[in-house]
Amino acid sequence: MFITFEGIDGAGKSTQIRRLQRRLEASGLQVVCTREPGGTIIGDEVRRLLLDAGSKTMAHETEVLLYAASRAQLLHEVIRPALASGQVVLCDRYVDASIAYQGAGLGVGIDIVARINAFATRGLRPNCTFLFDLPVPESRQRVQKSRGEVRPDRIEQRDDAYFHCVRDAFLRIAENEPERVVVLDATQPPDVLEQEIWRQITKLTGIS
Ligand SMILES: Nc1ncnc2c1ncn2[C@@H]1O[C@H](COP(=O)(O)OP(=O)(O)OP(=O)(O)O)[C@@H](O)[C@H]1O
Ligand SMILES: Cc1cn([C@H]2C[C@H](O)[C@@H](COP(=O)(O)O)O2)c(=O)[nH]c1=O
Repeated sequence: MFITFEGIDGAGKSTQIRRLQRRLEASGLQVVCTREPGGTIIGDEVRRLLLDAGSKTMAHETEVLLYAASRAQLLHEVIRPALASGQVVLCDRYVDASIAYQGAGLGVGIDIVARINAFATRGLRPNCTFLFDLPVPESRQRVQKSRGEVRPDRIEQRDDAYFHCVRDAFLRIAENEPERVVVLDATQPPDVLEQEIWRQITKLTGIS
């Protein structure tokens, strides 16, 4: 079982991943939680390059390829081995993020980003994706609150129009793949979201 969590920054993905991990483990399942970009030594190096506010001159093509490279390494070292040994994988962001942030947000193009990622992932797709849908102003407030004094990373520095475009792209993915993507209203309280996610997971897996 490979489950991914998507949405614009600060939408509440990590909070719910932690909660779902606890519930799944309490049901006797082995769970691996990971995130993108990162999750491996190589991926963490790539993450630093991608998010460093100083990497201002990064070409859009480079950005697409670096996210895909981190993803390929994560699949190789973490995700595929975990799935092969029967563990549940919970991943904070995956291919949909590249489609939304780079394909749509940067205007690189959905088809080319999808093709690059089909290569990077060898076509591995999640069984289920939770899309945390949050309006951009709420996202900004949450990110600012959780960052405190730390200055925004290279992606967070982009303007509101960019994040509106990313949010819309996520919603279009969900519209096109309703059998995979569950859209959650991320303005709801954490306990409500946890219940909804658990309801979906029990439906999908048959565990109770
Ligand atoms: N349902 C919620 N309602 C209000 N605040 C929330 C909710 N879920 C999480 N938060 C708060 O919003 C902030 C961001 O949450 P979290 O780190 O879980 O989001 P994220 O989607 O993983 O963020 P990022 O994309 O930046 O990694 C945190 O301060 C968290 O406490
Ligand atoms: C996987 C992926 C991520 N991004 C962006 C989304 C966020 O702004 C950062 C990751 O930071 P987080 O705190 O771990 O959420 O990277 C992206 O633009 N494209 C991607 O494929």
